[in-house]
Amino acid sequence: MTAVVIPIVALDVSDRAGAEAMVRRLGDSCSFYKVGLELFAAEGPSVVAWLRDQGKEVFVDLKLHDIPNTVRGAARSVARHGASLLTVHASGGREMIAAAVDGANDGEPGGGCAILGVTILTSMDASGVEEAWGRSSVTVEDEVLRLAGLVATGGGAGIVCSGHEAAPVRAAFGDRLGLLIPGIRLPGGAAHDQRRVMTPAAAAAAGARWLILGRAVTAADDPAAAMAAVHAALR
Ligand SMILES: O=C(O)c1cc(=O)[nH]c(=O)n1[C@@H]1O[C@H](COP(=O)(O)O)[C@@H](O)[C@H]1O
Repeated sequence: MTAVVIPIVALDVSDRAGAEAMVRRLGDSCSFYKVGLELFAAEGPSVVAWLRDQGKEVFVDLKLHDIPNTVRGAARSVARHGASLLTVHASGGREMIAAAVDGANDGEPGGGCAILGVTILTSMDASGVEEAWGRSSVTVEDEVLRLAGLVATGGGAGIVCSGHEAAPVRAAFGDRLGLLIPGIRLPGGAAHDQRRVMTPAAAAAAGARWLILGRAVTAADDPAAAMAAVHAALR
């Protein structure tokens, strides 16, 4: 039997009205939402407060990457807004990850904001990694494992990676790192701009703790029905 996997719907919309409409459509079928760069840049922390008022958990996906002092302060601020999860780029380094963890623990309420390190974006394949990072001699899996090691030693709670790297990361790190898997598609769904995609059931079997549901749910004709299909696949 697979462990409990938590689906998180990405509110990749341009304003609060769009976010509220999606939350209303999904009702009780979703209790955890992601506020990413687009919505946070448009509405700021008020949208996080609104989601908390609706009784929802919130993942603030800002993918921070700056000097440790700046990231510490940003993580502290995000934690104070009541986020449960926050991302930083693992490539910012161990010291930066540790600063994010430190800042998130200073926050109120509860200090309950976990730091996740983004490894290799699911929109990249091996040739994209080679072009951007200049590392032709390693595989995506090797890079993900190396960056996961930085997150673990920096005290992060988990990593973001594609479902394709989930099993090797689980084998190397066990329960030490929780795995958040984006690039999720229902069987037969369009990949869009993603390169490394997986179905909910396969990602769960590979060891995911959280799944990010973006367009597979939010762009569906019936988002609630798509969400029901996700829940069915995870049962
Ligand atoms: O950190 C993320 O959430 C993330 C990391 C990653 O490597 N790839 C990735 O797609 N995401 C996010 O996951 C969501 C994917 O959206 P869809 O492609 O519509 O499922 C977006 O909100 C992305 O920002």
